[in-house]
Amino acid sequence: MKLLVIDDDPSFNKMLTGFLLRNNYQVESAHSPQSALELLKDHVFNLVLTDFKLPGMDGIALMQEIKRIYPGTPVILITNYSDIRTAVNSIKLGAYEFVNKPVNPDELLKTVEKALKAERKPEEQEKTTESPKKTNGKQLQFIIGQTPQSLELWNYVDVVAPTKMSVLILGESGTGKEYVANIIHQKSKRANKQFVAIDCGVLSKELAASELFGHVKGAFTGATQDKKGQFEVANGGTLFLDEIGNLPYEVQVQLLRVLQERIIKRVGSDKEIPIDVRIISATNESLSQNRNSEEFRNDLYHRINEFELNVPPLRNRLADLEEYCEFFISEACLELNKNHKTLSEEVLLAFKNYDWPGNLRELKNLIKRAVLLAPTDKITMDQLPEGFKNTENTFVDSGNKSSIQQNDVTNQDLKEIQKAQEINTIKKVLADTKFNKSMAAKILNIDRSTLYKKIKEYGIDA
Ligand SMILES: Nc1ncnc2c1ncn2[C@@H]1O[C@H](COP(=O)(O)OP(=O)(O)OP(=O)(O)O)[C@@H](O)[C@H]1O
Repeated sequence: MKLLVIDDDPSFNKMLTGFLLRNNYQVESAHSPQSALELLKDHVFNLVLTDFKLPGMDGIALMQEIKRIYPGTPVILITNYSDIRTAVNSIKLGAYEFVNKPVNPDELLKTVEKALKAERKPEEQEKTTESPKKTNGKQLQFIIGQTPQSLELWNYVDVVAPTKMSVLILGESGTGKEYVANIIHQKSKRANKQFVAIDCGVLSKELAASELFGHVKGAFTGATQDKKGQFEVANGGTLFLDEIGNLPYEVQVQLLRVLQERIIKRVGSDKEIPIDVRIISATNESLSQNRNSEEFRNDLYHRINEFELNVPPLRNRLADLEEYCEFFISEACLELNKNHKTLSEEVLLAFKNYDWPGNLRELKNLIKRAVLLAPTDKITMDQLPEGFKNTENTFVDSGNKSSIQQNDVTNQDLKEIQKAQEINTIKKVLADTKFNKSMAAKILNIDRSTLYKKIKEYGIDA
């Protein structure tokens, strides 16, 4: 079996190559993407192991290039813990597996053996040299979906990704806004630089400047050493500002200045540091409503919103539901080391009749729990939380639903129906949990403060 190891760190490369040689594999090594691609021109490998951070081209781009030439050759990515998000996405983009540095030799060996079993034999492989196929077909279908809303979204992502434009992503909680931001980064020319995500909701006005722009030793009590801010960490790459609507007003002013001048100064320092960062922001509330008020600055709104993307809620793209289920089941089975499972008809129906206030995150969590609990390869109603079991009270039944669709109700009507469902669900779960709010919040997959807010808003007797 012939393996290719790609890593620009000479000592790690030597160590890994030596280890695999000692385990009776034939191994070639390359220290850059270019030398790897040269080797791949003349040799067929059964497996490629590549570092994620390489000079000139990142491991994912290299993997995609290898997959283009040898679609059947498994590629294992070797990553640092800090790249874990990207690594998880690499699986979605075609990597066989990723392993973290420091590498555990036993685990690595097992992964190599498994990957080699999964490999299509080199003689069965056709070396393809034509340009890469568009990925709007099967390969990425699990993350793209097929409803017009989803197709439009990913089409816009493709269009805006290679530009420098700042993007504002709108969508309910859990719809996949961060995921979209990450893909925009991956599809941009900045892909080999950092993607840094910041939750603006947790930035206090006291600490925000230091978190974003860094500080120097002694700048304030507790600043015991120099610290880089997230703008510097993301320099050359992408900064994702999640929940931007929660950014304190004072910080909005500072952010605007940085975006205009493209220069930062660490807190306590006068040194100007030039910055080239692409900003992607997200919010689950309408910023434009507040644009003329004190809450969100109009000028900042225009800076961060050169291109607006709307991620639709799951309930508005139910035709994508099965695809997401499949994907989340595979992900959970892999993570929990379980055999592949399928959903029973009844579960699928209950899913289709639910309105998913927590969107993809709620679906993903629910599926992971069900995969963990399922004693067989079929996920049944028994593995769903209590709130799902009484479909009569909680969800629109399917007969009802189709008549609703036939009558072509207005958005307003749908909103009323959704609200009524939500009230019913909350009441039912509260009753089932004997009004234990923590447990009810857990079952509903929302946090306690959201549950209290909803109880108050809907005047539920609790
Ligand atoms: N297109 C997709 N394909 C597969 N999984 C996805 C997709 N979009 C989102 N997910 C998964 O759904 C979950 C929620 O996504 P994400 O965190 O991006 O949502 P969000 O809108 O940013 O949430 P919040 O508003 O709470 O910040 C994540 O676990 C993510 O991996």
